[in-house]
Amino acid sequence: MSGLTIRVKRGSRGSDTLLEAANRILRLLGVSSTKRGKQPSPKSKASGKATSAVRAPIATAEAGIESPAKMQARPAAAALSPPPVSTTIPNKSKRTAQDYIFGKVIGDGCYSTVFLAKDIHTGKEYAIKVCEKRHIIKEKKGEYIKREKEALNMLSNVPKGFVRLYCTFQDAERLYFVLSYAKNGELLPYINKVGSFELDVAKYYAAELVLALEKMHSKGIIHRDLKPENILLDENMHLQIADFGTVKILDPEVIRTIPEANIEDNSQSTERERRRNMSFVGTAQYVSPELLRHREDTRASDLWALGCIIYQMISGLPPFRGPNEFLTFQKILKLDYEFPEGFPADAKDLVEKLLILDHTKRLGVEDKGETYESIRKHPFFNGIDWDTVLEQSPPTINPYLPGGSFEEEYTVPDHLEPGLGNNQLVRLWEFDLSTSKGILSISPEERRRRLEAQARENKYHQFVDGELILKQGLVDKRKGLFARRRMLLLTTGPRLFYVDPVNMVLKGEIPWSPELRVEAKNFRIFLVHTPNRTYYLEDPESYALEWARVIDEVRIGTYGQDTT
Ligand SMILES: Nc1ncnc2c1ncn2[C@@H]1O[C@H](COP(=O)(O)OP(=O)(O)OP(=O)(O)O)[C@@H](O)[C@H]1O
Repeated sequence: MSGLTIRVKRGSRGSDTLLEAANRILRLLGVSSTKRGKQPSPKSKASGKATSAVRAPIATAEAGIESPAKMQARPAAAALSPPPVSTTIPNKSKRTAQDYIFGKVIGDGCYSTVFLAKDIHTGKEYAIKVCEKRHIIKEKKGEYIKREKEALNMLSNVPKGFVRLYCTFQDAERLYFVLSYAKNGELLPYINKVGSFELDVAKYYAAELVLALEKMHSKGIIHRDLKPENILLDENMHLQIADFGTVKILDPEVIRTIPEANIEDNSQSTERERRRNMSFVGTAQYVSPELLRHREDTRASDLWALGCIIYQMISGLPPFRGPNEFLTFQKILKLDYEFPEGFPADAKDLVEKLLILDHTKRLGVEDKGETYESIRKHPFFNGIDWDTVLEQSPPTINPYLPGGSFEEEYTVPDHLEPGLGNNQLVRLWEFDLSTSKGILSISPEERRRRLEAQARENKYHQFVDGELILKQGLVDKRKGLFARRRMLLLTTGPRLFYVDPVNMVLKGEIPWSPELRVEAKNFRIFLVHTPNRTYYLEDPESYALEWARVIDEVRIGTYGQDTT
């Protein structure tokens, strides 16, 4: 049975509760029940049988539209075939799932699946967040959904900085949020891809984030779950904040004038509600100490998250990282974090002023107007024109390389002959790597002989799935500003393994594909570009050129000469 099917037992208490709760959600959302089409209500379908599966298809195949569940199983291209032409544009408030063609899944959350969808009347693309009512009821997330809708409505007239809610509707089983489609997805993969952002890039996105926070906070909205996964990028690479499921909405005056107070929501909450509100919100690595300690809702929690995100954009990793949530929380409460070498001074100063345990002392909290003047004026933002930043084209995302510009030229100094060195632990296993032919034309007997020798003599043989190692050497593998020493192993696969040489543990593999490219930046640094990530490697013995040459030869030997 599909996960999107509700089982309703006639006359059972459980089903009554389910239906009542579904109606509660309906009321919560303030969406009138649209009984368009032939969709049966759960009750009518359920009657007559002791147990019946009620399936409410959101649209019919005849109409050229399918349910999200079905579409999920199909390739996106097929799902997004040209929409049927319709001459009438229906009343926006009466929209149903049948007004959209559902395509690929573009995101998954705790209580929703987000689909790319096309409006069949206009051909415009949207992101439709689909929440299963049964799941929301079970997880008691009705209040979250209500607040998400409320916050998105409050922000719908803000032209930039947020995903925009166009409309909501529902059917028997699901709730639908029709949102603007942030074509370039989440910010996180961009940070992971390049390791860390060049300073101008980090500064630009931090400025866009500050502007968005100003808008949100001036309306009394505290996000409480800001993180690079909830910051999306539109088709022009401008930032859009998403996922308002954990927001707190307060009186805008209160939020501004008494930031240090333990602000209570002005709605009359019952004890049960209050206890439910006490449950942890947010994501471990970005949650503020006051939310952890006292569940205090202040805009300063979003400023704490801003500090964490700026730190992460520049260094590559969030400041508080533990092996589990509990230890991460401990680090947050003790303000236990440090800056890696190369973290620029102005950025460090700003992060230190945002990551302050006492939220009343955080930079920006004293600002009473609608703008965070003290943050805007911080030297980190020198050069940012706050009036035009949203109109500018965002800078291209390049990695931050401390101590040298990304475009730094390299030239071969006379005294340094790039090549092999014993002290670098480089061994080429007798291959002629001056031509790729040497690697590929090896006979089966020869391969066996060399593999046997490798198994006997090379302690890294255990990590390479029985493949022949072509080249190995110690490198510093960087993620942003954090470096770890690894033994890099290039095999005939071709594959690129990396091993922790101290604990002798295989740490991972750089995925090979025809798209893999290697680029030496200078004698020490070489980058391995893969579709999802650029691996930043530093050879302490300055044989980066050699690595680049060998990897490239293996690539050409395997996939052929680059014709692009
Ligand atoms: N408007 C949008 N455009 C593009 N992608 C989106 C959009 N909205 C959501 N997504 C994608 O779907 C994912 C899940 O969405 P969202 O965070 O709103 O769901 P959720 O159920 O509230 O998740 P969470 O578990 O974080 O609470 C996002 O992280 C993002 O990758």
